Amino acid sequence: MKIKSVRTRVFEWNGKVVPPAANFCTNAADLLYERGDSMGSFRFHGWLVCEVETEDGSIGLGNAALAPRVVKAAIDQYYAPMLIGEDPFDTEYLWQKMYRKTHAWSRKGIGMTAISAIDIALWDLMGKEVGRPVFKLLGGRTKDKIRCYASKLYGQPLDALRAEAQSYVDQGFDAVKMRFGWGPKDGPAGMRKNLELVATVRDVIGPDRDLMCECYMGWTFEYARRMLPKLEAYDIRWLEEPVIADDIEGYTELRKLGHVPISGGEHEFTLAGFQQLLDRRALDVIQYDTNRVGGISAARKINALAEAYQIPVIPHAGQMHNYHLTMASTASPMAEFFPVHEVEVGNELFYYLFKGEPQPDNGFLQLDDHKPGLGIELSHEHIGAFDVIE
Ligand SMILES: O=C(O)C(=O)C[C@@H](O)CO
Ligand SMILES: [Mg+2]
Repeated sequence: MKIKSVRTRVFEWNGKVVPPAANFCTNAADLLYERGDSMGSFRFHGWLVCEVETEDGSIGLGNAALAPRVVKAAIDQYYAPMLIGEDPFDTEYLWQKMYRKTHAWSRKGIGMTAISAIDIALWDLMGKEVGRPVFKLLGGRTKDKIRCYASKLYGQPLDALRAEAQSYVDQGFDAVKMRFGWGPKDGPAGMRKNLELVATVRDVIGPDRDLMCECYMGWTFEYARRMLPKLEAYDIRWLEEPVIADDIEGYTELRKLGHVPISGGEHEFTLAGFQQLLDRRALDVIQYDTNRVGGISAARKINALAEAYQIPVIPHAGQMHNYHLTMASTASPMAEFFPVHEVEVGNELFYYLFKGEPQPDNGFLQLDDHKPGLGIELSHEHIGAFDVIE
């Protein structure tokens, strides 16, 4: 069986968007002097879909959300020609071929995101060819069902935050993730407002549910060091990406302080990247995203490394490419879940674009033992709300 074609399309949302509230979520651009839209690098209103087709007409579906138009160009110009005529089951060879032939620019960022989308498509294709779900190709079921946490709770007026947190409790979630709204530029008053957000959510969910807090790289080392002791009282499961992804030493030092566990990795790439993070004892929780890190071929190696280091892997974002790895690894105790709602930052766009994603039941997700591949397909329900770039 040989690969006949690689098709890429970008689906850009042109439908209704809910504007984010003020102090919605800190992010890496907050430190800049310039005004303008500091949320610009934060939105995911476009998605890349990559379809790898074999001579027998089978199609594997991959996807990526980072810089989709640029990733599309990278696939079309560089990676697609490398795949034509190859056997899709040679995933390791093909991954290394894509990685090594573009090594000068593909180790991180755009290139690795493109490789990820293709690799996910290859695994979907393999599953479809043998009639088994991807998690069965990765070692099989390691849990009855996947515990998941509700991930939203962006900054907003406290009564609205309270109501949203309560809705997750009512739906049966026993873990939630919230976002901070203020950072270094906002001084002690901002610190107090951040703590009010945490206190509100903790008050609603009580002491027996996990609470995670997201900085999205919007803090500095110094700011995080001051915040950590103040957060200790709220028994936080982890503080996420307190500093930019390149500040590995910052992660290590914050972790050493021992106030609150530190998580990260959604902006890191490949096995080599995670080896550095783990060697430097930078993380308490690993959060790669399969559609950035190098696809399923890279993510499963990171799972093995994490197992050796005994560090849990709780991938960034829900979504099927991550769920299959979580199901197949004892290193993964839980998954993230983005509640479905109107399009806001775009985390929720996956649901508008694909169908087949499992919905949580009392805080748990289930994968079907009999659905081949990833178990998702393009949805036509909302297709009119997308501009499609071929
Ligand atoms: O869910 C996360 O971990 C993210 O980083 C999502 C992003 O939208 C920031 O909240
Ligand atoms: Mg995050």
